[in-house]
Amino acid sequence: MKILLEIQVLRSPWSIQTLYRLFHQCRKTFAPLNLSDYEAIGRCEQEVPEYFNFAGDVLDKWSQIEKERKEPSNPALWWINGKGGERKWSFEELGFESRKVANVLSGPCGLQRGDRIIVILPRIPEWWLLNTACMRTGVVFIPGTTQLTAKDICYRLLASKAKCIVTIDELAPAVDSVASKCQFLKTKLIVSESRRAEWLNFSDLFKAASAVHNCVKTRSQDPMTIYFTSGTTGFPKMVEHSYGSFGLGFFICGRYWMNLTPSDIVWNMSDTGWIKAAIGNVFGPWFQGTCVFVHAMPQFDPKVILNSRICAFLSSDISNTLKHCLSGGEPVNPEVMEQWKSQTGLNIYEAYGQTEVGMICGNMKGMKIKPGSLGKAAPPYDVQIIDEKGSVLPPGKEGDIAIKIDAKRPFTFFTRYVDDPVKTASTIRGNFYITGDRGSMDEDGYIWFMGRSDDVIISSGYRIGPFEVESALIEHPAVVESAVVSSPDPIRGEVVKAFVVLSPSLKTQDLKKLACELQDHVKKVTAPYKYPRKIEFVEQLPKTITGKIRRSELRNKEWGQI
Ligand SMILES: Nc1ncnc2c1ncn2[C@@H]1O[C@H](COP(=O)(O)OP(=O)(O)OP(=O)(O)O)[C@@H](O)[C@H]1O
Repeated sequence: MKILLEIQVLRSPWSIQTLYRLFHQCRKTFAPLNLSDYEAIGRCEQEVPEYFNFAGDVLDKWSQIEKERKEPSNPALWWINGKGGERKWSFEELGFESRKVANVLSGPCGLQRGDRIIVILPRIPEWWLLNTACMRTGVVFIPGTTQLTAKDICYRLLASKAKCIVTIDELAPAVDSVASKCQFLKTKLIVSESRRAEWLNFSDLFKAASAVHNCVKTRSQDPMTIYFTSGTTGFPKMVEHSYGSFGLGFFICGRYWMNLTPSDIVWNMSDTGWIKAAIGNVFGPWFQGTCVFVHAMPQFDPKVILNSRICAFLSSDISNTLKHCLSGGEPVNPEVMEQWKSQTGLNIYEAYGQTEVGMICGNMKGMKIKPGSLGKAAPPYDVQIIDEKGSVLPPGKEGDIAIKIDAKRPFTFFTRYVDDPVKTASTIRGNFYITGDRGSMDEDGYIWFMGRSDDVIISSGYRIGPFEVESALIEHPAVVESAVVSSPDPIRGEVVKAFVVLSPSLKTQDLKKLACELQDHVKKVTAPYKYPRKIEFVEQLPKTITGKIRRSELRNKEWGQI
């Protein structure tokens, strides 16, 4: 079964008294940070400032607060490698080191404000230093996952016109194999103990660099970062975000969805290449002065997580350690939610969002959770369900999940799809931004996900969302996971087909009998017209490198469109 939990907030090891003292101290020290202003901006109740830079305006303020505090603070970054290696950075140390890296970028790497850099690094501290150094220099940060192949890297280098790439030993040969085709690439920087021909060495340059650097003054609309989407439905798109949309845009998320304070420790398990790393590893926690815990595990491994030093350090019992659990990016089936709750005693606070617009809706701390729903619209968004003409649909009606745009785009929106004005414009229908997902809203304002617009199945006139059928299937003990798509049918036009991964202990069963059993099971737990008329058992499902199921690939196969 796919583990959906991505971000956890862990209870601090400090005593209640210390937390209480810190809380009052922080209340006093919040003033210079203007947290209430940031909150008002985040809710679109106050104008976005003309100039904003997360490194200069937030990180450097926390560093100042740290200095003024008499008691030790939580570190800004706490990193372990799982092999006994451990390091902790205060906000001040982070500032010092990231200024050195800023000088590496603008010195030996020859990068100027507005230039683009691709950073393909695992969960190592250099990723955080480079991210911050880019803000300090105005260089546009483009992260990529270490699972990228030479072909993926080539696509990203060409599409982004990046002048510099940073990676590790394992990926350097892949970069070298495509570098000659990438005419914009000027500098290759390797994070490694050894030297490599034609590559600058990060540690050498870092040691030699000065720590004196003045953070550039950036306008809130200036481009700060480009994220490639997951590529679930086609080639990944280049989503450009600004200092305002990313830097300021995640305040509400960190405060109300992640429920963070300066005394918390957050552990975000998503890959450094995805927007969830920006939310959970940088902007969400650091806006609140929260410690980011990083375990450098190369791949998501639940056993490593449960045995991790942080769990052992804080408590031997995970259910006593965790305070708040979060998930986003893919739907959480009610069954998974129930199992998580029975093991940990905690709910999973799910959020729904996109690389383009960040968090669209979610379950904020304190809200009643309706398992299977995406929660309610997240400030500053007014989320509505609309029809094809752009009219708002009443509660319970299925339609397009959309965000209301009044006179101007919310500042939290992406600036554009780089080099694709047509695609950028295509996201707007009347007064709405179209997410490309289908769902409904109930009387209480909770939004229910049906599936991506392209994934909805229309069988004999019935509209069926894959999520509901998959949620029903996973309740059966034989099912580990499933993907539901449309399949051609001479009478009904299309029917529901489920690709099912079975639990290893049940693979030897009579599969025909099991298929009938699963069909009966779905008919019992959801409206019978949704049951999968076709079932195929498979060893695994096709997924993007973010772990999202590529239903489009299965659907195309069904319809002979490969
Ligand atoms: N909590 C959630 N429940 C269901 N689906 C979700 C949730 N969070 C995100 N998603 C899905 O992920 C999409 C956003 O993901 P992302 O920005 O990574 O790009 P992608 O749509 O997967 O990739 P591409 O646009 O390249 O096909 C949403 O539009 C939605 O379909």
